[in-house]
Amino acid sequence: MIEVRDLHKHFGNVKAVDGVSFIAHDGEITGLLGPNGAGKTTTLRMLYTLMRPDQGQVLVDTIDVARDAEAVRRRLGVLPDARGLYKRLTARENIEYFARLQGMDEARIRARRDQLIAALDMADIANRRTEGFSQGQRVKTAIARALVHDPNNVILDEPTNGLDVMATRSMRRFMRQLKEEGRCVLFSSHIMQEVAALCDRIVVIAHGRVVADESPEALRAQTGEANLEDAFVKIIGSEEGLAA
Ligand SMILES: Nc1ncnc2c1ncn2[C@@H]1O[C@H](COP(=O)(O)OP(=O)(O)OP(=O)(O)O)[C@@H](O)[C@H]1O
Repeated sequence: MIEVRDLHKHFGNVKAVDGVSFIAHDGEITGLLGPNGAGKTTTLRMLYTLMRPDQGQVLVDTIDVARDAEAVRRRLGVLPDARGLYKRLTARENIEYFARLQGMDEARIRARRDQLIAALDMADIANRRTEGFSQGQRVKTAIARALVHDPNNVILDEPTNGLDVMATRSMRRFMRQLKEEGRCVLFSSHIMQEVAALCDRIVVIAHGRVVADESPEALRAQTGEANLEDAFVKIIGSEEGLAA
């Protein structure tokens, strides 16, 4: 479970995150939806300990990030916005390297690596150097690497960005599988169809603030709009920066 309480972060005069609070539960997919520049990536960076908030608290499985960032990192699998693979290493080696950094023993590394390569359908690319990988191949490798230590909480920054229709569908299937396994799945998107298709809970962010935090059904009911897309536009107050 990931709990965010009154997070703030500014860059100069820009209030990127301006009092964000929400809870992402285990066994659910929570979507952070907002237009470009809304503060999604900045929020996620503070959650996965890359950036320190100006104010506010983040708890992962009730552990305070400010108190024990190491323990939090062990419980998190992160697909960052910059996928950052080692291009001289093969996909398999990228996964193994991260597993070793997590302190896993060799038998467990092998088992988990093979499990993820199968689950993400990446047997055909596993032994290729990641240099020259397509967008989809890079995302798969980065996700396998992020999940190698079997974390309870999974944070994905725009996981389907740049993926084609087939790769997007397989990513959604994989995210549902993570949910079925009881994990807490939190992802960001500016694509309404994506959150509508996947989420148990939608946290809508605009101008660094949470403007709605509901199930897709409640969001429709609250805005009186049968169509989720119309509901989003109504909540955000403009269509700017949102993709259908
Ligand atoms: N390192 C930084 N330095 C200066 N400004 C920043 C920095 N990071 C983010 N910002 C600003 O903070 C605001 C929120 O940015 P953020 O990347 O969190 O938005 P986002 O919701 O993830 O947008 P997108 O959908 O375009 O990725 C923007 O105005 C952005 O320009």
